[in-house]
Amino acid sequence: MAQVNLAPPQMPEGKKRIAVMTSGGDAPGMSGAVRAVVRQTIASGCDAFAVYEGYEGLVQGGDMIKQMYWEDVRGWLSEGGTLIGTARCMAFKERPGRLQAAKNMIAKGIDALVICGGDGSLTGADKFRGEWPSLVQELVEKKMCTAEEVEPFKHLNVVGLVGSIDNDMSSTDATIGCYSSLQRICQAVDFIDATAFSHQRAFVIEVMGRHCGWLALMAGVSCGADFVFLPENPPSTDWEKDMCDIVKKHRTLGKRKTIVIVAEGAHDRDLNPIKPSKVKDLLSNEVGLDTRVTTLGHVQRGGTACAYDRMLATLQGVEAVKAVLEATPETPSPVICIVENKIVRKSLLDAVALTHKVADAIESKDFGTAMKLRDAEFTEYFNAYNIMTSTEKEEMKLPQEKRLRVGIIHVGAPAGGMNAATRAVTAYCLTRGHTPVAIHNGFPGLCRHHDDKPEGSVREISWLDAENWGAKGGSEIGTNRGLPSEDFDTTAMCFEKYKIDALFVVGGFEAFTAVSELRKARSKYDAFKIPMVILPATVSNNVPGTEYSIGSDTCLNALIDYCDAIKQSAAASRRRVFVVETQGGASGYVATIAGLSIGAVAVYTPEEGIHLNMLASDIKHLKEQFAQDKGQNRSGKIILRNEKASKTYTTEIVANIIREESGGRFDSRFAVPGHVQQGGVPSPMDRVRAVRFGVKSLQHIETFTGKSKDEIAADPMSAALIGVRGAKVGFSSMEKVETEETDWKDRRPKNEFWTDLTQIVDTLSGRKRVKKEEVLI
Ligand SMILES: Nc1ncnc2c1ncn2[C@@H]1O[C@H](COP(=O)(O)OP(=O)(O)OP(=O)(O)O)[C@@H](O)[C@H]1O
Ligand SMILES: O=P(O)(O)OC[C@H]1O[C@](O)(CO)[C@@H](O)[C@@H]1O
Ligand SMILES: [Mg+2]
Repeated sequence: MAQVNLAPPQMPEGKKRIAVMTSGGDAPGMSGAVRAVVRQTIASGCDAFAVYEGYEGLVQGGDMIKQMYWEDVRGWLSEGGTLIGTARCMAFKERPGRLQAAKNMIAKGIDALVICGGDGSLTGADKFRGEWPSLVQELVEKKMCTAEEVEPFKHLNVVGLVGSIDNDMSSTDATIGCYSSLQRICQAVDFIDATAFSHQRAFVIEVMGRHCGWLALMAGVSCGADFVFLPENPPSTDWEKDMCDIVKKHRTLGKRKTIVIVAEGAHDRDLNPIKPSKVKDLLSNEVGLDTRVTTLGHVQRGGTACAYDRMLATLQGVEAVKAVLEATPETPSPVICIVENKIVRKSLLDAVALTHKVADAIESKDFGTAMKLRDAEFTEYFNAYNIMTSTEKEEMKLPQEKRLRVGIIHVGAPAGGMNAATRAVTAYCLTRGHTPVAIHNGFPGLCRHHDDKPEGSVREISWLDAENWGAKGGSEIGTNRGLPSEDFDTTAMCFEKYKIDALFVVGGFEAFTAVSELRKARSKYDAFKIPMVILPATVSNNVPGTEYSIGSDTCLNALIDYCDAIKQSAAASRRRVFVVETQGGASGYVATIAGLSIGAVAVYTPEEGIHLNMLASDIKHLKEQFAQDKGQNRSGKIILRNEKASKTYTTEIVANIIREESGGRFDSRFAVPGHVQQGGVPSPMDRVRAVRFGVKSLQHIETFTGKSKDEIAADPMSAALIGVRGAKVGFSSMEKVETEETDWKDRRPKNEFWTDLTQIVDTLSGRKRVKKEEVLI
């Protein structure tokens, strides 16, 4: 998903010896990061090492620092926790421990260290780096090393990878592991939801995160919690009454269950801890609810990494090695971050300092600063969450003349997060005094069934209708691929008849086409001179103007679960290759990112196509790999083939060719997950982004209130698309995207941001890419 700098690694001088370690609480994705660092290091011609058991291993040295080979990390992407171990090491916090660590590193000839850990680990790394020259000097002074021995190690090359479930490091939007943990939490809360609903109970759920409220807030947003307690922004001084009022209001609106999420580090504005037991007592005694407390605990750290964490770990691991190879003695130590969709290097020193400032701000009760110092995304989510739980607060409503009837329509195939977006927009509309109007079953539903009795396809949505849609897959209001051009006249008539003042469209390439058609038809139909926003939602992630469509993350998760199961089968059968067919239309995005996330041998995309030389080369590569591991290796092999990668070389044919050409040395099967890729329950990432983008879309629509139809039509931003581009989330004018950025024939963006990532899949699987012209057979 993310962009990464792909310049080939430079080997400045000699062969580097790069060590990787994991530290602090384990986090899903850490093993994937180790795999990426080890393989990228070896692929760059350097030696890779792993430091076992975090800083403990560095302090103890000896066998705790081991050289790693290509095969050692096979299959690690699909493993939870960290396979090289982690620890919280007291000795490293003291200078003598760090001195010993420096000696051990020098003894092993390690000249660069990649540390994957949380704020504590990276604080330690930063301290170690800062002290390095004096540590080296002390080693010589104390005769622990000779001057000659330390000579090549004058500069310590440290790179940080942020791995922690807490997402508590400033400068990066996401830490490796936080979305997996969020997935565990949301799954648990969804389960609790069912029992809470059944008994009409309240549940107080405590989630991890130490002094950071990211997990609590995101769980609140994606699970539609009634109240959340965060350390960065404690509730008002009168929070007991506020919380009870909100819960009562939601009950009055008809809600049968109550979910309150408490971050483990939550406190009030005087820093007195807010404990779940206290919240429970309030809900029981003041609101009269049958209330239970659930502390999720370490289950939040368990399990395999979600797709996003695998991708993040892989891309960041690769980038870390590049940073090592490009570093000069003057280069400040970097930490590898992600900002929206872009992998970036930032200063480790600054990131650590900024992170400590958050803690300081909280400690000095300067909560405004604490919120500001978390990334921009955090505040946006917090605001979106607040708006959605403020229904019926008079002060939040717009004046009568600014209130709109907002049509909400789903177009195209279902995608995870469509319902979450609709729920968010409904709640937003109701808070602001707008009327959310669902247009059921897309444009054909509108034209054919608007007048049905007793209920037509145009229906106002109540808060309660949408309240539990957040966690639902598919499309509650129904989606359809039909376009407005099938019946412009009736579409325009309906917009007028049902007084649609603005349109919020959720869907993929068809939705994009639909908005394009409506925009172009404005010259003929006044009814279409209304603000329209499309929120891209498709498993294929092929909508121009954005690098991310909601639903694509759900799809990737469904696909990696499927591939993990297939891989297990392939591994158990030994010597077997599976060719798995992915969806994605004419875009190879899904295949490529899934390939990165499962460690595919190869990925076949429509952008590149399939040719005989490619197959021959890949079969040769497979033969070599199987010959090397002599059938001992338990990791299965997968090739991902996008459904439109080639008309001739179908998935089954590719599998058959591999089997035929293997000379009996290995076997091959094919598998087609098909619509399983639309996923069941939407992923938390799709859910939270649906909320954030949905709320932003409505705020964009509101900027047009008071404008005449012609003024609206004349403004290119009145038909807009919300999307992610590199490090930014924002709106693009449809006109511009349609005309400049769209490959209409292949229904994808002209420039796809991810195409270079196929190189990383190849590098990490050891595959050689051959050109069509390169004749092998
Ligand atoms: N100020 C420091 N100086 C030196 N080393 C430190 C410092 N802070 C932490 N460390 C080292 O990093 C280790 C891990 O730190 P910590 O327990 O805070 O976890 P973390 O990296 O923040 O991860 P998480 O919070 O996700 O568990 C510590 O046990 C210690 O060895
Ligand atoms: O696993 P331990 O050492 O009990 O630590 C628990 C802490 O670690 C984390 O899971 C990760 O930092 C925190 O959310 C939690 O406070
Ligand atoms: Mg920490």
